[in-house]
Amino acid sequence: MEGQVREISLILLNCGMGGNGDGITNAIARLGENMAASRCSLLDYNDENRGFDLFQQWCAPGTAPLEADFHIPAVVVAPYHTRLLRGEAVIVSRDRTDRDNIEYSLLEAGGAHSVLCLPILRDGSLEGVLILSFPTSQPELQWPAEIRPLQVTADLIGAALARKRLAGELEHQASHDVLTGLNNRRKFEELLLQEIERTSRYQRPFAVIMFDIDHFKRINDRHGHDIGDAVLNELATIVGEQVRDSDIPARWGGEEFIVLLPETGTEGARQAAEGRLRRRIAETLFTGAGRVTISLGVTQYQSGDTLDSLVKRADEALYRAKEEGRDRVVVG
Ligand SMILES: Nc1nc2c(ncn2[C@@H]2O[C@H](COP(=O)(O)OP(=O)(O)OP(=O)(O)O)[C@@H](O)[C@H]2O)c(=O)[nH]1
Repeated sequence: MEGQVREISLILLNCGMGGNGDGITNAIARLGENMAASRCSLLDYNDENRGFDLFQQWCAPGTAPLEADFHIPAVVVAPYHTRLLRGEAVIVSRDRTDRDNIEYSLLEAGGAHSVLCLPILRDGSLEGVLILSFPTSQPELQWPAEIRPLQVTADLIGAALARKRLAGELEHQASHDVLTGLNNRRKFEELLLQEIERTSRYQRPFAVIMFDIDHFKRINDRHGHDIGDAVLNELATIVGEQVRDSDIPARWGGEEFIVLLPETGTEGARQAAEGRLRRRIAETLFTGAGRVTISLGVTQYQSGDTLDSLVKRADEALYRAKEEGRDRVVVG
């Protein structure tokens, strides 16, 4: 058991400060194998749906994995909540748990005969549970000789999970615009470069739409900066809803936005710009600002384009849309 703690510590330390998913997956696998479990699953508390969502799992050969959206409502764990909060491990077994008991679903969901639940605590609250499932009745583990190292292992996995979550939040902050939640320019450029590389290799078309709110300065001047911000935010939401899941919208800067449309040629992009963006925005009554229009420049990737040449062509088309009277789409 002591050896197991050392081994899993090393796996998690070697996976770096980001606590990447592979380190956690390996640690869970090793724990499951060492304990001769059929499954070892790590569940993460989700405040929004008041329960624990599956984060990672390891299954022994022949054991079917849990569905990716596997979820345990908090109420199922409620009978053990106090004990788990004290840092105690809990065993639920078919031998001792009545079908009427709510926690029986813990066994049913995992198709297990018994499960050992280890709490993952952070700042005094239950952040997650590590569940080892066994196909047979499990002899009582000896406290503290056997449970204690298991709990240390769960703590180590919990710390890696917290690091991973923090790294994810930092990555999100670095790549998204705070006001609109869209990709920021830095992230968009990274994705655009990837798309250029993919297109050069596979000769697949893609297009970009660059657009800008018309007379946005007037909106700020008339209604104030807060309403200006609200317009940007509402517009970003519409854009996010209107484009395809595979399209990538971003805030290019100020009141300028850009959308990357993979697998789309000029005509498809022009139609999307006209129907999904220009017309849809023109029909919207924005809170506090009323009607708002946008001007759009559309262009398709051409062989030999660089990021700069492509964006420049979209920007020039947008400029022409402004010159020609705004509230329109121009193809460049
Ligand atoms: N509220 C708000 N305003 C912003 C933000 N970023 C840029 N702006 C404003 O957007 C305005 C852009 O003005 P201009 O570049 O003159 O363009 P415009 O008024 O939209 O005119 P046209 O583009 O020619 O139709 C400026 O007043 C900026 O201060 C932001 O994050 N929030």
